[in-house]
Amino acid sequence: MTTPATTATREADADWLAPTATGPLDATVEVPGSKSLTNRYLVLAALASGPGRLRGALRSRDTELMAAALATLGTRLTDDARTDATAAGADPDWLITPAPLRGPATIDCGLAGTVMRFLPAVAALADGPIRFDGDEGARVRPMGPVLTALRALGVSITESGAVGHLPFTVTGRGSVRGGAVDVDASASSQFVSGLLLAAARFEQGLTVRHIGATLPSLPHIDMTVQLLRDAGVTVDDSRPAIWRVAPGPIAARDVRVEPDLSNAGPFLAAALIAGGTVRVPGWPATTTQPGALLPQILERMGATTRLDGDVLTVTGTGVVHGLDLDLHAAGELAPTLAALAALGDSPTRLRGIAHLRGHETDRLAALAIEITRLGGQVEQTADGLVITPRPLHAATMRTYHDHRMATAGALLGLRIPGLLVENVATTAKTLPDFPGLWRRMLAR
Ligand SMILES: O=C(O)C1=C[C@@H](OP(=O)(O)O)[C@@H](O)[C@H](O)C1
Ligand SMILES: C=C(OP(=O)(O)O)C(=O)O
Repeated sequence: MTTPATTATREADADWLAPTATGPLDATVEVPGSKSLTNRYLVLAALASGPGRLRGALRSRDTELMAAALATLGTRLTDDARTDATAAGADPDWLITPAPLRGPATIDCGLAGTVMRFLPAVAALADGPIRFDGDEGARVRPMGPVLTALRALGVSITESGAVGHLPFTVTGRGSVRGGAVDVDASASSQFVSGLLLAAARFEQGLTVRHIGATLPSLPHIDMTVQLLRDAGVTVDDSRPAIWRVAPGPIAARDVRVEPDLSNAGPFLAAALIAGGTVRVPGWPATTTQPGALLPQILERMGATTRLDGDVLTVTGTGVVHGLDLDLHAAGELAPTLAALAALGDSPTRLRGIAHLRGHETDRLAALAIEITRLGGQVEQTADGLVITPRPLHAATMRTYHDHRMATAGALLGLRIPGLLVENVATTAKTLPDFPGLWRRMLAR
């Protein structure tokens, strides 16, 4: 029998033995706050006209890196230890007090797309040089369109590594004139979001026009627009692929962060593989999170779903159906759905996700290589994957520092006894204590 102590050692130091499902699930999983919402709220709070409060924020590597970066630039961030949430065992509220942004400073982006793509425009508003760097894997994630757009707006940027990548230094002069700029966001919607988030603080505001062939993750751009409007900023998005942010103050706010619906994905998907029911409370009635697509996708894959008040219930039978799915709006769901598809009763085609080659790792290659190593059949296409279910066997699932590769491994392990997940701790990028949440979901 495994003691808690040996389990903890395994998670920290060695490959993690993914638990198999021994029967149908019956679990309620409290999913922590959304990474995308938390990091946008943090940026907007730092640029706001007064102190703000963030309730239910995600505390994970990506959001702690964002908070540390804003603190380095002069923003004051503290925990309110007196909140009711703390008394109930949840994280304390984050209190954010804006202050003039200043360098010199160094920002560690880790592997967080939101930090590396959202903060250069904020740094342009600061006074002094701000150096950006991150993990080795971050140095290959595309940054060029952000740097080109800021240079076109008159911001000084020095690159010290490969062109269009970390590391680089933004030297702000305390203000940005703004105006209009073209950006090719076909590799990441975050290029647009990063410009829009700071744009209200530019003297003339900003019009951003996307000029690439495809635009991934539009819900994440809608999320940026929605949060700006919620903070009193005027945004015109009435023309396709053009966003106009009017100059003006960003209101200080007291906000609650929705649960991370994409991170709910692996837990909900587990019900399809193991059979039984998984419930996620706090499911928003309306949201810009792309994870909102999960109920309809999981239904196509064989689940029944129900929303009672704010509790989403997903029930599966253990049989997973393949499907043909364009995921360009919700690419971050792809690793979860690919794991499900590998256990399906028919082939699956995922389309519209070429940009996943620039995520935490080249996710199309990583999924194809790792599922193939478990005995599956996966072909990469120009813009996605074709997954043909085959009998799978145990092996070590390599995760390439990608949190969603690790959670995909956990899903496959529900059916494959002996499957090991390399570096499960990488899930801390967006999900603190994923192994604990997973074990509790399986405990009957
Ligand atoms: O703006 C955001 O919070 C995000 C946008 C998306 O990025 P891409 O457009 O690069 O896929 C998404 O995949 C990422 O997880 C979070
Ligand atoms: C692509 C992702 O992250 P990032 O915000 O680092 O781009 C993700 O979480 O799936």
